Amino acid sequence: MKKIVLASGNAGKLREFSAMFSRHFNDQPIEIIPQNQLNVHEAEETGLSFVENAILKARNASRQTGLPALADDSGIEVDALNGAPGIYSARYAQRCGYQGTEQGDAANNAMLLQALTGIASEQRNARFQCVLVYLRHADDPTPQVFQGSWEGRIVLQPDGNEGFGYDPLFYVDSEQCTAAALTKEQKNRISHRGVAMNKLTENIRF
Ligand SMILES: O=P(O)(O)OP(=O)(O)OP(=O)(O)OC[C@H]1O[C@@H](n2cnc3c(O)ncnc32)[C@H](O)[C@@H]1O
Ligand SMILES: [Mg+2]
Repeated sequence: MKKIVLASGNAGKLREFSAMFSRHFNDQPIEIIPQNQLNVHEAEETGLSFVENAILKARNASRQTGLPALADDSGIEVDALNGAPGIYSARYAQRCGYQGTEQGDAANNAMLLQALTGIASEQRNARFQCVLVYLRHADDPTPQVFQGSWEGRIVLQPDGNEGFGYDPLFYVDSEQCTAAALTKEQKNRISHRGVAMNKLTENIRF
């Protein structure tokens, strides 16, 4: 059985990957192991782009485990905010000095709604970005990179209970609901991560 470390500590991403791997690779002898099960210390995300951060995360996990590694760096870009939160999506509220009592995803979502106060619906275009990086080993000089993006717009009020992160704020025109109102299967079929994962499955033989 080939083992691959999944270099993410985000429970929402891990749930989506678990469903996507069982759909795409159920006939292949591979085992995907989340990095926290292998006691990997998380990498510092010091890059200035999604791809740099994904490489840092994959290399860190591969170095500490001796296994091939897959990492996901992702985030949301809002046009009216010149692309913010972008690569800082996970740390948005903290970086903006958000004063509310919420924590984690809830604080980030509240901060984003606050930043967009007074901006009309048609000026709230946004997209999720996902970059996946696969490294065969920690010093792999040819990281394989797969990217996906997903267009939408930021709603005025959060809606939906599925998904994670910014999903309750991300309205998808084609589905006429937020990403948090989709099932995991529906989201994976069309999301930034689903698109990147489809490219990976077409190009990688583990
Ligand atoms: O780095 P890892 O350990 O993978 O976990 P993380 O949560 O820190 O992940 P990132 O650094 O890639 O930051 C991604 C941010 O973008 C958000 N995000 C990414 N994909 C998303 C999705 O499909 N739906 C909602 N929010 C998403 C997520 O909530 C984070 O705030
Ligand atoms: Mg992170």
